Amino acid sequence: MITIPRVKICCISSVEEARMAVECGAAALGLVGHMPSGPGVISDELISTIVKTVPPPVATFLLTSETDPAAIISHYKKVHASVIQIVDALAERQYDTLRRELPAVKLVQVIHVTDERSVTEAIEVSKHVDAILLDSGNPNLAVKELGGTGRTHNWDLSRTIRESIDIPLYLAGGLNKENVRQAIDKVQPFGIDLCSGVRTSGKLDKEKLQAFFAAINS
Ligand SMILES: O=C(O)c1ccccc1N[C@@H]1O[C@H](COP(=O)(O)O)[C@@H](O)[C@H]1O
Repeated sequence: MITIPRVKICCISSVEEARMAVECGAAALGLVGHMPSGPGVISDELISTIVKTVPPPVATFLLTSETDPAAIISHYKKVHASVIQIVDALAERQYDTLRRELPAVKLVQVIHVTDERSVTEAIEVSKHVDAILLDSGNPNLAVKELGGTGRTHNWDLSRTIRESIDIPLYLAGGLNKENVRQAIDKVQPFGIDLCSGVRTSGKLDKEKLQAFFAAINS
């Protein structure tokens, strides 16, 4: 039997969007800090304001593009979300520093799934964090793509990663009401995460949100 995954709605850009996502069934909200590219970026001030309005037990994920532990800690201290989602590779895999300085904060590392090397990377990184999130960015571009691409990736590799690690796995990248059922059947993730698939002209769309939750629960 396949368990229905938790849903994280990302790119939340206002208190109203946060409320709408929670009312529709989101277990977690994504709040996108400064990024080199992507549609969901908001200010740290607004992230902090939104975080304060989110009721327990809904998780608030701060998406950070910082790669140095001190910069990640400094970013976190401006917003106090419940989870840090690191969307680029952490410098020298210094997770111990983050654990020591922020012992109560959960860490989620994004792996951008490109080829077999992503499997090796995910297995190694999974020893240090609380969850892995698979996305479809390209950190090797001159202007890095670190998420929010609206593209899917190779779900066979995602399935292999899910079977190879012992911690929860979130699947992201181009999910929408048309493909989410297939994605769940294929990867069987702990959680799913999306941004563009529930938006119209950049705004969270209640009808798309409801249709998305209906597709998951069908
Ligand atoms: O949305 C952004 O602006 C963004 C920028 C940089 C890193 C991550 C970003 N968003 C995350 O990307 C995934 C996938 O988005 P999509 O569903 O493919 O549009 C999304 O869940 C956010 O976590």
